[in-house]
Amino acid sequence: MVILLPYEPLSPIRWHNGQVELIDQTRLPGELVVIRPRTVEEMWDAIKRLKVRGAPAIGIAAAFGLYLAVRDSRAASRAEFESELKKAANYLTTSRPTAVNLFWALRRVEAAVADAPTDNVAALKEIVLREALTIRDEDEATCRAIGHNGAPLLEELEAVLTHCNAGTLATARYGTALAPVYYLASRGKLLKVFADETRPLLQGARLTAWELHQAGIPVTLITDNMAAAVMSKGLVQAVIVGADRIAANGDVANKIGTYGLAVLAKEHCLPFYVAAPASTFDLSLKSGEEIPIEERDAAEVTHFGLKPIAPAGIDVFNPAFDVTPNRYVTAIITEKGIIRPPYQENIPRVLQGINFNGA
Ligand SMILES: CSC[C@H]1O[C@H](OP(=O)(O)O)[C@H](O)[C@@H]1O
Repeated sequence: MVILLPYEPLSPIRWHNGQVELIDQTRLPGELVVIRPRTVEEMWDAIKRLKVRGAPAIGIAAAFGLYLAVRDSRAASRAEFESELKKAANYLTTSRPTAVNLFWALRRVEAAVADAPTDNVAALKEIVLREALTIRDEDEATCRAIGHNGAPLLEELEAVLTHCNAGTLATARYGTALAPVYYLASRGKLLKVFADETRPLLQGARLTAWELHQAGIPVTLITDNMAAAVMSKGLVQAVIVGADRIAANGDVANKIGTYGLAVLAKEHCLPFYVAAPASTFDLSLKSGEEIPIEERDAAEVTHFGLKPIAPAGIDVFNPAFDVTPNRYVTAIITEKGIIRPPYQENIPRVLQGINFNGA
């Protein structure tokens, strides 16, 4: 039975009975499987293989990964402990390069340890865990705020188009791009969502369609090449997506295919909204040209699971993200409010007081 809100969207990551629990998103939509990484290596693998995915969720997972790395540490001093922590952080940064939340979360945990008024290693271990839990809980509140702030932009609309999964599964809970959708639904306004399947890993088909259907929110699945037709037929009145890294000028890195959607939205005079927490902004980068774009295994493109859908040995280009220039972005919805152009000056104004360094 599909349950209408006030349905509490599920959380893909939690700390329970002394263990971190993840929904293994590679098993959805067919199976809801919970995994419990026990080592930093298992957490690295979970991030790399998108068992946990989505910029905020990746940051939260990395923070818990640091705790898994040091929980059994036998360090004899603060210096030795911090060295082990740094080694684990460096290792986790090699999992996926684009979502800046991962780097931000790691720096936050390291800073919490550096600022701790104790050299007791047992106490420092506890501080690592406490910071990971805080990062997770803060993200849930952040997503709620994004939902509240974004709702007025969508409440008069009938339907929106979204890409990939920037829903509850990509965060601690509620999502970013889908947070306003959940917010409106909990107040009786059921916005229709058209979800791009999002080749090659199908986060839209497997995850967005699944989580919205579970919540009783009307969702229509389309293939990526249907987006233009959906817009030209007036089936949607806006596009809303998440982000993995936003540069100081408002250029946005997000799942591959986002840039094309933004161009289509402009062509059809539709607003193109990006929803993201402050932890997704990287003001050290002047523009999106500097954002590292993850390239993934060719098999993700040439195969559906184990079934080949392309000739063996064919050349493949498989960037997991692209960059949407700021001129295509109507507004950026954050937990601190709506950011509109000119982004260079309005990002620091709206996000004033935020510590972007994670430290
Ligand atoms: C709320 S961030 C979601 C963001 O992350 C996704 O990428 P991936 O599934 O590879 O982790 C996609 O870019 C989403 O927009």
